[in-house]
Amino acid sequence: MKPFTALTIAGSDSGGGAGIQADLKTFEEWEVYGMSVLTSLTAQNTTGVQGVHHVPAFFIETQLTAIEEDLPVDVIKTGMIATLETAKMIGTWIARQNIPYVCDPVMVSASGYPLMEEETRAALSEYLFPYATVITPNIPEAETLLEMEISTERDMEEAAQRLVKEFGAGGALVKGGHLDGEAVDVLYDGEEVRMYREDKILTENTHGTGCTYASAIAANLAMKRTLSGAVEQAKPFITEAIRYSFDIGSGKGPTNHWAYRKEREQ
Ligand SMILES: Nc1ncnc2c1ncn2[C@@H]1O[C@H](COP(=O)(O)OP(=O)(O)O)[C@@H](O)[C@H]1O
Ligand SMILES: Cc1ncc(COP(=O)(O)O)c(N)n1
Repeated sequence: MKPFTALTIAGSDSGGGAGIQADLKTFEEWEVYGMSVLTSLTAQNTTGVQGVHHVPAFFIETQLTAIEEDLPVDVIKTGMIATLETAKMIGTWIARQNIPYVCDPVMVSASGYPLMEEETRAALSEYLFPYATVITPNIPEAETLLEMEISTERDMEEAAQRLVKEFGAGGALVKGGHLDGEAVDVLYDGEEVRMYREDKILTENTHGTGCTYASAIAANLAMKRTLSGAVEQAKPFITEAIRYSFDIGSGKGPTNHWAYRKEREQ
């Protein structure tokens, strides 16, 4: 049997809620075979990030080559990419692959710790976005990328369109978890604007939501769904993962990757 496969290129979260750990757990839930290339190690738990150790660019490349020489990859997802050198090298590698690519432009952890160097932010549009099927910024990330304020759904719509038109990404999904009211995300796929709307769940346990959501979209692209079809599948997945999130640790607890499957099995 040959499974669908997904490769995440991201940082490790020792606490298991975000980063590579969230990505692999999510791929598993969608029955997509997961592979991982580590960009940085973080010493992290639900209260915050205690330290970061970057993997040297040459060794990230060694990991990518190991995969490229042996294993089939149906989709790529990137998360934490801290340094300019790494962003450039990864972008060059992704450009050669010619497969669907989900770029989550992780800048700052939910606890406020910077996960990307300042100079890397400005380079994302040059080195990574042009190869992305979709980029998935949250509101503060979209505001930084576009230097605009986003406070309404209309602003999100404008931001999604600008991200595609100005940065050359195939699509942009602006995530509205940071706005008051419902949990609304806006997708522009280069042709149409679509809204994905769910109730906002009252919880502090949202550690790793962005990583989990982007990985669920990637898994569905691996299964050959369209971009809008993939987001349609991933949105209820992330909502249930937040609804049944784990109340562990004394900070922001992690999302529950198996909640959506359990719900469907009933
Ligand atoms: N409390 C919540 N209840 C329901 N959905 C949420 C909640 N917080 C975030 N989401 C959803 O989770 C996903 C991740 O969103 P967001 O929090 O904006 O990104 P990030 O985790 O990257 O900061 C989006 O689909 C968003 O709408
Ligand atoms: C290694 C790593 N990658 C990504 C995130 C972002 O996740 P969150 O926004 O939930 O803090 C994180 N905290 N750590």
